[in-house]
Amino acid sequence: MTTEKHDTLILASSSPRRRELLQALGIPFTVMTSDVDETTAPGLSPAQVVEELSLRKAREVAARLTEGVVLGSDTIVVLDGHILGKPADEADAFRMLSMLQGREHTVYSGVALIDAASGRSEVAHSHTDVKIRPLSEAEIKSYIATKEPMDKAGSYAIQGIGATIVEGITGDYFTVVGLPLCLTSKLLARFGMPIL
Ligand SMILES: Cc1cn([C@H]2C[C@H](O)[C@@H](COP(=O)(O)OP(=O)(O)OP(=O)(O)O)O2)c(=O)[nH]c1=O
Repeated sequence: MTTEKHDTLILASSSPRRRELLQALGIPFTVMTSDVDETTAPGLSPAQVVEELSLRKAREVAARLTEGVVLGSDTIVVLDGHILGKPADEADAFRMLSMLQGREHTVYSGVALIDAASGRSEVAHSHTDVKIRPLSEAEIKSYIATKEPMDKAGSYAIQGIGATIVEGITGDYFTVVGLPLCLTSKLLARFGMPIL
């Protein structure tokens, strides 16, 4: 009888979206929440920001483990070079949606994997352009009243009611929702966990 050793995958995230997306790949994993400071040094590019924060989240969880592969991820919305994270409150959500309406912006998502035993890490990112249709003040307020925007980067959720304000995207849909699945599968394969 041969014994196979299976690596354990750990998702370092409190995001229910990331959990659902990773479940779609059909591989077993456990969830451990990371609690990191999400401020970054000024002057970093959006790609550098999501890669650094993805690594930070994965590292924080990996430091508590002796084995397993830890996955961290981060998503930001970028408009005119300005980074929009999750809204602080409803006024902040209103400010963000007023900026985004009628325009195209770019969503960046990073993915980092760390092997807790060896410390080996890899990080990458992807980005997708999203066009939001013009919105009246009343429509923005009505959307905020649904509460959906409150824990989402840029204050909208393309996978929810926010689908009704997205005119179109160029790039990977899953990058917008919060976990680029194609990119994630490529990284997992490099850590001995191929999906296909
Ligand atoms: C733009 C957009 C973002 N989002 C979400 C994905 C992320 O959960 C969130 C961005 O915040 P993040 O800081 O990337 O993630 P999080 O705080 O929710 O979870 P954790 O750090 O524990 O992994 O915005 C959507 O769900 N739909 C969208 O259309």
